[in-house]
Amino acid sequence: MTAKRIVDVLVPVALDHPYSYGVPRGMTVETGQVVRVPLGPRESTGVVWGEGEWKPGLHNRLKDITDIVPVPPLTDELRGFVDWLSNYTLSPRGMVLRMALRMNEHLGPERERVGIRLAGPKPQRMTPARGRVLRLLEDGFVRPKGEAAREAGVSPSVIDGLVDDGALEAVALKPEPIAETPDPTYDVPTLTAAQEKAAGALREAVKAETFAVTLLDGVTGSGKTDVYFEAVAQAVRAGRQTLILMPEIALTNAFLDRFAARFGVRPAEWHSQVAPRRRARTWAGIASGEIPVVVGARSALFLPFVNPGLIIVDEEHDAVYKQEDGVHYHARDMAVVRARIANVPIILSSATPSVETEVNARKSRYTRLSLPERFGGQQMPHMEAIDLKREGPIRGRYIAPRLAEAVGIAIERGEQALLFLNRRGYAPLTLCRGCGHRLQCPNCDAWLVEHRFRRQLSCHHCGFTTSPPKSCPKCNAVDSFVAVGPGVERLEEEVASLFPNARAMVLSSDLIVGVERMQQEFAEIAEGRVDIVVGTQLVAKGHHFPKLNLVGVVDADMGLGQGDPRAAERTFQLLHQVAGRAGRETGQGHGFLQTHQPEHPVIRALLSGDREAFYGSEIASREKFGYPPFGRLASLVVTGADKHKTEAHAKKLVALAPSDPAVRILGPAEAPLALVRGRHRYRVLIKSPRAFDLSGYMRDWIALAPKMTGGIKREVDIDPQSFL
Ligand SMILES: Nc1ncnc2c1ncn2[C@@H]1O[C@H](COP(=O)(O)OP(=O)(O)OP(=O)(O)O)[C@@H](O)[C@H]1O
Ligand SMILES: [Zn+2]
Repeated sequence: MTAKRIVDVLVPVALDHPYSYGVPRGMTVETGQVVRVPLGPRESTGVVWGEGEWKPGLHNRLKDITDIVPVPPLTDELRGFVDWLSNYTLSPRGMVLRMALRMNEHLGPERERVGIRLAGPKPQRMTPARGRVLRLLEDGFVRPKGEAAREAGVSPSVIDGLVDDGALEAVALKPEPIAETPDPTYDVPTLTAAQEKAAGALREAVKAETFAVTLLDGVTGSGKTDVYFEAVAQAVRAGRQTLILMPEIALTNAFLDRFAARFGVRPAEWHSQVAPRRRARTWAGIASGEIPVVVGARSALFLPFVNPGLIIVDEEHDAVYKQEDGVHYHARDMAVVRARIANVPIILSSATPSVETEVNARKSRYTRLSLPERFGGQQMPHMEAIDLKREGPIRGRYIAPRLAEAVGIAIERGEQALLFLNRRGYAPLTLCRGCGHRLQCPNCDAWLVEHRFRRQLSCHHCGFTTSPPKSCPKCNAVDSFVAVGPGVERLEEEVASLFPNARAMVLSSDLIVGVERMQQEFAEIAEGRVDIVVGTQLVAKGHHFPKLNLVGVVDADMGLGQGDPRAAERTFQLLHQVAGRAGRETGQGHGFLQTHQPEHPVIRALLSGDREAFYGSEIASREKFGYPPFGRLASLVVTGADKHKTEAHAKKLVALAPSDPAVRILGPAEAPLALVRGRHRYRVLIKSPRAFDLSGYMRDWIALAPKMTGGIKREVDIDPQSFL
């Protein structure tokens, strides 16, 4: 009797190593096969990661694979990517695999859809509702039952009644396809000469079918999307799959429409808001190669493409691409890694590239394609500073007279204005007029933010909420609280008093229930049904609002100078993007920056539109201090409920660090956010030269680390983006 075949199966739990399982006789599995296996008391989905080895004693414990999940096996390329990412980020391999198996348990036969059509004679009993249904179906076409009910304005039971009476007949409908094949010739735009040049280079990159990174570097409103669509068209023609990563799912709806206008059909979507069953079908459709183009959030990076041909990262500089919990990874960087493993071209698109990408382009590691002008000859917005030290608003107000005047002129002309403030809620701080007591989160080192609209005070770090107290908990004074500083809700109040006749809309993620509502609000702005938009960064990115010509940044200093090595870059990118919403279609755009420090290099670069000045000085300072991309960074955060034990653990950890002259260890130090959700936080920052295996070093270190007792936790973050 031949020995039973043993395979290694990786399961999506916090483990690095696969488990051995037996293959029941008569079952054939290949590497990459998705299978069901017993795991402790449960059953789990897993993936065959390789051939297993028989070890003495194993057969006693060896369990068999229960079943094969009927989807195509994961390719070597995807498994290689999972291995690489786990190794680089020091995340358990099983947890990385979990991101590639996000179809979960929802694979299975399609739910049947019922269609109806006209069948027999009119029923004996007629009602107005029945009449509406029959008139709707007079054309003889089949319609999905739910849709017909909605269109006729009747309940589904009316339709059931008509089927029972023989006036209609029910037919089984095929499931709606997740995505049809885009037609590259559907509506080909006439590109400008500069656009055509860039598009041509991208087409060639796709035709070459090898790994290459291109930076599509175009000013806001230059038509980067139309240009990279030409690369998508080429991939579609070649029968290969395209992945488009976007930072914000709120943006995707407008994007999907735009895609449909170019290619005749919408692409598949992938993000957390897609319903489970649809996600499963999308996953399967990508694994089988039926789905040619998918647009998604960072999690789409782990989809099982069989025939990948192109990856695009839109707004590649966006900080949202960094995942900060669970597996810490940067989706843009990892997209480049996946493109390399898959040997396909990748396009990074931005008007304000990340410093890393900019350096790679300057060093010719990436090819740069420039679109220096806006489409349609539109000028870049004219930028002005409002020096809050000299011409600020009166106390308790936040819109300076000159900005208010500009807003007034804009709406008189029938144009729109956007007031940007990256702060949710009404006021960031509430204090007692009597004793100066500040309302603080009980779990975090943070003030409670007043949300007047919801009548709540809430903590933006842990989600703690409470209703506003009647009296001060410290001095018992009644009605003594004052709101300090502005949030978007307070700004809207000021807008309403300054412009009582204008139609204002405040857009902030916490005020919007659901993506659909948000998309509706964006559409209303685009259609010009709003005069003044007050918004957080939700409105800063990627939108095209034809009537918006004025952008006022209420607090341009907000992100600057908090000792965060990325503060300058982030502020530059965000404010440049916000200002880039102005003057995109007709007229001249204007941007106003309210600031206390008009001489700050970031503010100066924004005012003069001198991007090179910004990159020049930022790159020089990164080089000088050995910050990325000239050096590597990792961070270790130790958290625990007891402050002293947490600190002691962090100190012990640092004492155990392997000594290496290439590595500098800074800390432990109390984190800027010293307490979150009742846990004290200590930070260690690790710096190394660029040509150094910092992941390997961290792995060796962690192997020596003391046991985590007493609820202590530690997190390793390679290439950290946040230093709070
Ligand atoms: N060749 C073209 N023909 C017709 N319309 C175009 C063309 N190129 C760009 N446009 C239009 O110009 C507008 C701006 O283009 P797009 O949104 O792609 O700019 P962008 O470079 O992505 O800007 P941002 O970085 O600000 O998001 C869009 O409405 C787009 O449809
Ligand atoms: Zn809190």
